[in-house]
Amino acid sequence: MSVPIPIGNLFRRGVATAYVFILVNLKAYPCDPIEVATAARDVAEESDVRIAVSPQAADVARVSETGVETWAQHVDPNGHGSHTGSTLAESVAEAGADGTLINHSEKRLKLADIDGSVRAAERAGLETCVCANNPAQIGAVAALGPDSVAVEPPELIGGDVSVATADPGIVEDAVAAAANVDESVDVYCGAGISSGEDVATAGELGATGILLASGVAKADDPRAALEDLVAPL
Ligand SMILES: O=C(CO)COP(=O)(O)O
Repeated sequence: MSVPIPIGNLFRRGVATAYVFILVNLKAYPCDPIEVATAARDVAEESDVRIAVSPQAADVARVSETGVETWAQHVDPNGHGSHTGSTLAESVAEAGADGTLINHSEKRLKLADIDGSVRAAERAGLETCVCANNPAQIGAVAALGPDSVAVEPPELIGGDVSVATADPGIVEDAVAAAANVDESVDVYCGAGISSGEDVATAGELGATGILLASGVAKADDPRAALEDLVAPL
């Protein structure tokens, strides 16, 4: 887990940007996961910004083979056993995943299942990021001890306006809510983020990472979109 230093402070200090994390969620969009993965790998190397790609579970292995940091979009709470149709944390880890989202707004879980999925991911050696709609939920899921949490207001997901611009208070309140429970939990934000300016604004509000999807997965040129995201860092 990284020490949360706002991106604005990093600008002022002129230090490396290794604390910033950009996680590109491909959802079930009809993009080429390998094109996005190779672009993300290259832009991460060139910029020294941590960038990961979260493809469909069936694409984890081939995305991981590109060398990009790879995250699953979800894992179920169960371990090995009679659980037909489940996404087993051990299997996505074996396929090459480094981490997993849990409780994305489009894959909501009950609190007990979020807890179970975090434990399953930990057993499999996966880094965890638990998503939540608002600061109150951020506090609740931070108490489950994930590596990170991400606040994503559902009404802004897939839109043109960044959460950091449309609702800066929700990011600041999420950072405070998580710190109130466990200061070691990183806080990311997402929804409507598509530019480097959006990333920098989110950092100034205290987020140490960004979740985004359509800004890259739906872009005509995913590499150019990623280069724009890291430009101010
Ligand atoms: O849900 C998101 C990332 O997990 C955000 O999606 P958009 O970047 O398309 O708003």
